[in-house]
Amino acid sequence: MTMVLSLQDIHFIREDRHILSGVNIDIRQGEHWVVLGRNGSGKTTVLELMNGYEFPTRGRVQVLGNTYGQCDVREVRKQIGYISQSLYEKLNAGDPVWEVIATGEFGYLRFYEEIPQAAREKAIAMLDRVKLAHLANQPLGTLSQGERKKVMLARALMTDPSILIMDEPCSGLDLYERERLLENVNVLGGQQMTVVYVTHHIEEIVPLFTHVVLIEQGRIIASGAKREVLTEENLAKAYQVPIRIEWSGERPWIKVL
Ligand SMILES: Nc1ncnc2c1ncn2[C@@H]1O[C@H](COP(=O)(O)OP(=O)(O)OP(=O)(O)O)[C@@H](O)[C@H]1O
Repeated sequence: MTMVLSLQDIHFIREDRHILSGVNIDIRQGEHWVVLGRNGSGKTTVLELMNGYEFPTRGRVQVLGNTYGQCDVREVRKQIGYISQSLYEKLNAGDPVWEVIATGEFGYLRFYEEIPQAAREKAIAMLDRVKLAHLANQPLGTLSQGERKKVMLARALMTDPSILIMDEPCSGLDLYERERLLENVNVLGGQQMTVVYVTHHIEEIVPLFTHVVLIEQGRIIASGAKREVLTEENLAKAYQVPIRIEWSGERPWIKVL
């Protein structure tokens, strides 16, 4: 099977802190991965490395056959849709929503030149797809959490990416909006897009997901097929609380004992 994304023996050290140690993750075509772990375990750092916003102290990151450090990261990023608070914070809160979405087409964080008319029209069409056309001219920073999530999804889909990386996309969503977003993720993943998903909520691991990696203090403690990783033993170890899992179809539900 074709390799889509590969982190090889990654060490990430900042200010004398070993934030990731010896992390290996191989994601192949047809697989969809969830990254789990407690606050501060290193999940967002893993995603930032996948997007080339951070570079490892040691180790190698390969995305769609490109090795970071030996390729134009911005070109690779056009093939990755990224939804995260950390990316949101890199965007300009004062820019109108349509413009923020249009930047997704070019892998920019903001425009310093005139925006091509075609990109403008496409951005507005994407906004219409997530049913937020009425917000086109509103500044990004004024959106509600739910609107922000949908705008980030619209931005991520501008390039029709091969990979969709999502960092806690359901945080702040009500139950209805959460289930709708998860439905969208299920559909997008079914259409040849490889999904990588970070969450704190195990019930968000919808049937689409095939694999899970469990991180604790920057080290992988379990990785592989979903049912093999999501065991009561592994989760109790990662979260330090006794847990019962009940599977409903291919979706796990958690009870803390
Ligand atoms: N550039 C950096 N310099 C210093 N420390 C950093 C840097 N980037 C991340 N860290 C630290 O690394 C640790 C892991 O951060 P990360 O955001 O990856 O965790 P996380 O698992 O996503 O956490 P959460 O679930 O709370 O979002 C944190 O303690 C964070 O403070």
